[in-house]
Amino acid sequence: MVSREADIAAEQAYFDEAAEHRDRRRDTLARLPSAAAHTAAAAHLRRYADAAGRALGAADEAVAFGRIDDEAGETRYIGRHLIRDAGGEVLVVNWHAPAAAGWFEASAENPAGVRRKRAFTCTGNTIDDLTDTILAEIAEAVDAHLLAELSRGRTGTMRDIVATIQAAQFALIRAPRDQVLVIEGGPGTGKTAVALHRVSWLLFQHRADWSAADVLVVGPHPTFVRYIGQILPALGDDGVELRDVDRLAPDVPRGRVEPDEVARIKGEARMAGLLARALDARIGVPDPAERLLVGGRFVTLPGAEVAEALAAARAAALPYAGRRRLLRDRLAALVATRTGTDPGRADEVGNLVERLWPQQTPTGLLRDLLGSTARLRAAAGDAFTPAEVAALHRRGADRLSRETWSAADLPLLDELAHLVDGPGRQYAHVVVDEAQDLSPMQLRAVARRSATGSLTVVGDLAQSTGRWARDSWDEVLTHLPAAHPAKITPLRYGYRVPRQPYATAAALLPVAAPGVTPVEVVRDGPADTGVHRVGLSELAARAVAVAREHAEAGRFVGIVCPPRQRRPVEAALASNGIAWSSADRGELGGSVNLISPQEAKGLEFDAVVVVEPVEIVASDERGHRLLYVALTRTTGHLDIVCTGDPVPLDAPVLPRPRVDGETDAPFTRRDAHRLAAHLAGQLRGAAPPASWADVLAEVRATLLPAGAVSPERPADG
Ligand SMILES: Nc1ncnc2c1ncn2[C@@H]1O[C@H](COP(=O)(O)OP(=O)(O)OP(=O)(O)O)[C@@H](O)[C@H]1O
Repeated sequence: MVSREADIAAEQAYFDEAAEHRDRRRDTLARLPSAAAHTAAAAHLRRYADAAGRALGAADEAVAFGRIDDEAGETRYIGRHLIRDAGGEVLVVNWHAPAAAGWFEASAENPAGVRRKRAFTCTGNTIDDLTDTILAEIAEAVDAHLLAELSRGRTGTMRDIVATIQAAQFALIRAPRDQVLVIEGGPGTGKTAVALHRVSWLLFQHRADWSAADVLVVGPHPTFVRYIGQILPALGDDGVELRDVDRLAPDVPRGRVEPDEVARIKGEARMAGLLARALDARIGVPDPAERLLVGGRFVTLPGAEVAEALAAARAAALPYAGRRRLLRDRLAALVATRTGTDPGRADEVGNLVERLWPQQTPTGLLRDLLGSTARLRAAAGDAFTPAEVAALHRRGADRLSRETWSAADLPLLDELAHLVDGPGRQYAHVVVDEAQDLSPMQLRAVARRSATGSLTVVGDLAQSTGRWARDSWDEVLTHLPAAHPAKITPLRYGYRVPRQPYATAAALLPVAAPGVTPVEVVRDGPADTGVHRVGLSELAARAVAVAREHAEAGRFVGIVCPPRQRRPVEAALASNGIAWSSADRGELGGSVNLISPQEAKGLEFDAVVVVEPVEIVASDERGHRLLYVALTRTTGHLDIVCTGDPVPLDAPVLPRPRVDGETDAPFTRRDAHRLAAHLAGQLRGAAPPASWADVLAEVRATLLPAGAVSPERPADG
């Protein structure tokens, strides 16, 4: 029997030989440009050599991650990149090639002709270890190599999963391009990883007609985009455009804060109609006769003829700016028939065009619209109530250059840019991650960037929170292109979160997302969920102490903190001299990271400390889902630091949304009961029982100063 050492030595010899051929190829490519006959050819060759060099992968990368031996005795090495010897013989098959499919597809139930899978663990191109899986002998779907990979420590950037892609994931990666593929699944099922590997796969399969620049990946926020940014370059696919959803909009000053109910209205699809009508309303009406001074002569254009030119421009299937050019051409032609010469760029024709069809910019138009109740009312038509129109109205800055824009304004500006100038940059394939949270107007912004309707949509309804929290994919798909059929495909196995923390999180599912099936966890974690109940005054200090312990053990730590606890936690970090990275500054990667529950979406850490779950639940209309997100960010340890319930299942107490002008919804006895339970929980956590009577007396005195009339009792309900 061959010893393990001998096996490794034999494989290492193969790895060394393949690496030599790779180096030789790299040298040849580096010399290529100098062989060119002239500068243009040299530039062309340099571009070719660069691209071919990238396709070889990094110089110190292992040549292969696996090997398959089939039933017929044939052996194939699988790597990230193709390697040939000097005679053109393939030494390592790249993972996208059909010859590599067996590596991903073979399973105990369906060996697909594969007898043995051999996985290599390497440092650079040196083999540290190998694991053999004889397909006929394994009973488990999860192999040892995958488990080893899952328990590796995390950093601030996501890693590729090429070597351990699972069969169900592979099926989605290689699914045909001409569809809207919805990849859904619980936290940590690999949705994001699969979507990104799918991009690499599609780029390889369609390399004849697609390049990396033909693909756009849209993520929820800048930290997430940075987090996933290394995967495609590591797979050899440089140049894919990655953007957070807000960066789809024109580059304008941001940061305006506005009431939630206003943002909600602005996100709705009916805003598209309002904007189109507002733009249309800028088109003027001609006078009965238009008298122009052209080339020193007065020319009179009958109003009817001008109106006809205007109607033709209106009817053209062009964006606003294109139709404006059409109107100008038509009016110039009318002048020419009277003067016998083309008026060229005559000012007076230009002035008439400007009066009838004024030039527009998205920012100028939106500022004028939101700043005028009359314009809003006219554009709103029957689609908005007077209260909604009033909510949309705002005073603009005194100058357009001083205007700042809210997050909900951004898709409106994008929509207007599209209406005025037509489709901007479009892509052959668009991936949109965390799609379950996007507003209809944001989804329209994504949709218009797809040239053909080929999309990969990634998300999880159980993690759908915020203003647009959804319970069905139809609510998302209705705003996306319908040129191709949509297919919703689930991923079942949870690779990130181990058994113990997932059990803690899954207790929320019946409340957070009834009907959603929990993921099937593939491994045990290193510890049970730690629950640390403390008084309010100790909350931040304890959270920081727990985080520090994990950091000292070499773990990459995330503290998920609701907004109200952020300042105390920052202060506690500072007073303990702990350096931390903050996701709200777009950073991630220190050993301790501070993030809000919303920013936590899509991210992961070796150890997660969740601060005050009750507040996380109370901070969102779907607060239980937000807490579910927070609790499922760990690949190992989970700690909850709280004053009350670590996993609150009660309905959250939320401020009720109200649009200006609308009367308050009745505050029922049940509302009173919920609020009282919430306040009692806070009090219990914050103060010793002996002081409760004093605190309550003070609350009463604050709310009902001496002489004030006691408010009415709550209505029954
Ligand atoms: N086949 C695999 N091999 C190795 N690691 C994997 C595999 N599939 C998923 N993972 C790992 O599991 C973790 C979760 O993956 P990913 O972030 O893609 O999940 P997700 O479904 O998008 O999660 P969320 O819904 O929380 O955003 C990552 O660390 C990823 O590398």
